[in-house]
Amino acid sequence: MQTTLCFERIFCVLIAFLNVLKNVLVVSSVRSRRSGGSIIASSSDNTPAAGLISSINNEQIGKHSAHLTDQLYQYILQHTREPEILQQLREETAALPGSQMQVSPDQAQFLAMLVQIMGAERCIEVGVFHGYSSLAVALVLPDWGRLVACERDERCLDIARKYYERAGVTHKVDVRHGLAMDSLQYLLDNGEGGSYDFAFLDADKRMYHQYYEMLLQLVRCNGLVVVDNILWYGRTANPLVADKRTQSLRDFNQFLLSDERVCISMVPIGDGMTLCRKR
Ligand SMILES: C[S@@+](CC[C@H](N)C(=O)[O-])C[C@H]1O[C@@H](n2cnc3c(N)ncnc32)[C@H](O)[C@@H]1O
Repeated sequence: MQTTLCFERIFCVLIAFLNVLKNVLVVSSVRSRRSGGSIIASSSDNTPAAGLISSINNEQIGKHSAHLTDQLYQYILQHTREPEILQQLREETAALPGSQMQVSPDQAQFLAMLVQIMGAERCIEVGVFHGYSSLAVALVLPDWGRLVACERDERCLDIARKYYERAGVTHKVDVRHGLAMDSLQYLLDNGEGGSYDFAFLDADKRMYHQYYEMLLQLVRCNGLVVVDNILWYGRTANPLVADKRTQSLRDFNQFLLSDERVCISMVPIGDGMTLCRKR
């Protein structure tokens, strides 16, 4: 009897171990599906110098939704337009640390589409890195539009500024070097609450809730706050993962679900984005 119980316990421990191993492998396989591409053709578009991404062949693009196979994602990339200047920035960044942090070309195209649909003129980005997503937005803003770009790392901003310059959008981008909380507070203190159309949140994950509260004050009614990485490579949905960043994103997702101030839509693009439209 005791031997049977002992075997049962060993069996249960083994199953639990295998489950943990499976989940770890799922998370790491999603992360390791690095895909990239090269432009093979230019096409005219309402966005500048758009091109098509031909193949997945390198480590330039770090993210896609967990439910997509590599084949499906390659197909999406092959049907994504990426302005040439963004391609250049992506290629330069690919050789540098942190390249997986920037949004993928399909996400950038999606952000630019949202900005265009909204006719947005005043935008904010929290977390610029080398400027890939901010440039995608700045490119489609009208000439008199303004994007407040918040980033704490001056070296990242050097690269971002170089590409704003090359793309001829420097006059549209108001770079704020420093902690994003301070930059957002400055805008609020400056009486700019309710005056922005669009905000993109993509900085330190554990601060998302605080940034969100400030961005929600800064956008107008019917303005949009887009939050990146809400799937966190599948970790937020995995109850076995409980590190602080994951838990913080999970709590934030749960909070958004019942935040009556906004209408929400969780979109499985890239590493997952939640669209929050201010009521
Ligand atoms: C995920 S990356 C942004 C990627 C960028 N949105 C893109 O797609 O190209 C996050 C960036 O947020 C910046 N960041 C993190 N914490 C910050 C803070 N407290 N204030 C300002 N920037 C911060 C990091 O330095 C990093 O460059």
